Amino acid sequence: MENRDERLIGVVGAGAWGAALAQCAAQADHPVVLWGRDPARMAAIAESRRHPRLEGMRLDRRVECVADMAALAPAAAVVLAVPAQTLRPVLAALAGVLRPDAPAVIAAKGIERESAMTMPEVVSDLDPRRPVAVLSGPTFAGELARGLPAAATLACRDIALAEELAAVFHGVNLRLYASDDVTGAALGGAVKNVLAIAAGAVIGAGLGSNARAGVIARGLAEMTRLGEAMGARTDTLAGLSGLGDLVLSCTDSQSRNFSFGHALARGETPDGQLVEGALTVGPLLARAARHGADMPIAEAVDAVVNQGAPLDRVIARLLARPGRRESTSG
Ligand SMILES: NC(=O)c1ccc[n+]([C@@H]2O[C@H](COP(=O)([O-])OP(=O)(O)OC[C@H]3O[C@@H](n4cnc5c(N)ncnc54)[C@H](O)[C@@H]3O)[C@@H](O)[C@H]2O)c1
Ligand SMILES: O=P(O)(O)OC[C@H](O)CO
Repeated sequence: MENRDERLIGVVGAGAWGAALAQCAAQADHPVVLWGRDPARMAAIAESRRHPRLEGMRLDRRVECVADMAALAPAAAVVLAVPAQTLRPVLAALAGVLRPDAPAVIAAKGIERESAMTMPEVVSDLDPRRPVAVLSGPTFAGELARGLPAAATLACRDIALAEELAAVFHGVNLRLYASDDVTGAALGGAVKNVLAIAAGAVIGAGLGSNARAGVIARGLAEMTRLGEAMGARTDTLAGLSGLGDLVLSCTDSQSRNFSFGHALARGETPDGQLVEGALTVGPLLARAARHGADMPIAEAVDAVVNQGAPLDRVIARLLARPGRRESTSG
């Protein structure tokens, strides 16, 4: 961060995404403190310079692995890369530790279960004066960690700060686009996870590529309808953090949300990995109801995931919806 005294970046959450982003910042020549809650695991990563979920990545020597939150105190900016439902308690535990002026760069994708808040709303609810940014886009951590190219959005209401933060992670294989649409960037990542479950279910049930393309296009209409009601911009939702991530997650079995939907449709037991869409679909629908936004595909996901409705009946109900003109508003 060129305009600040220090270049130290804190990363909270040492899962696949936290470690991959720590690596990006280090490769852009920033010293990084990577915090994880498990001391033995952090010691093992520090010693081996390997991350169990990022095959082929040798962790940059500029990344310091810690299990003590106090090490995050001097960081000029802090990335929040824990699962969405744990963001509030983790940030609460950091109260009094972080510099008050250190921007929170949210890398988690979801809507909070209890409050139906987006991730930036959760941060502002807890810590109203902290600058908030969102880093989101079509980025599988494993690909990024292997040095493959990717592009994503870095959104902050203060566009100059968005540009400054984008430069922290911008490197040889990650290209970040600055935006001032925090709501749009946060919402796209949360909604795409729900829609990826639907796409996985469609493919798992053998319904074909036409049906999946329908889910992607009408899913984007749902995302846009809610986004507009919440003040997001349509160009954000049609960009990297919206459509870009939606396409990625609906078309590739590297997506845990897609794989979860696929397994459900085939009657298989999901593999137990983090599935943000399954946790977000309930609060997403609560939020949509508050804004008067119709989200039939998200409702179908909720019916299957949370209410045990049979997939074939849910799909039949979706297809039987009355005909309408093609637009995002209906
Ligand atoms: N993996 C990706 O490709 C990717 C890409 C973009 C965004 N994301 C988002 O990043 C977030 C994290 O995903 P991930 O892939 O790193 O998951 P992960 O399962 O690899 O890691 C999650 C980490 O969070 C830690 N954690 C869980 N609960 C915690 C708590 N209460 N306190 C502290 N730490 C806790 C776990 O120990 C684990 O290390 C998710 O919201 C996900 O949607 C992931
Ligand atoms: O594995 P998923 O479905 O959580 O997706 C990971 C990232 O969000 C893709 O951009």
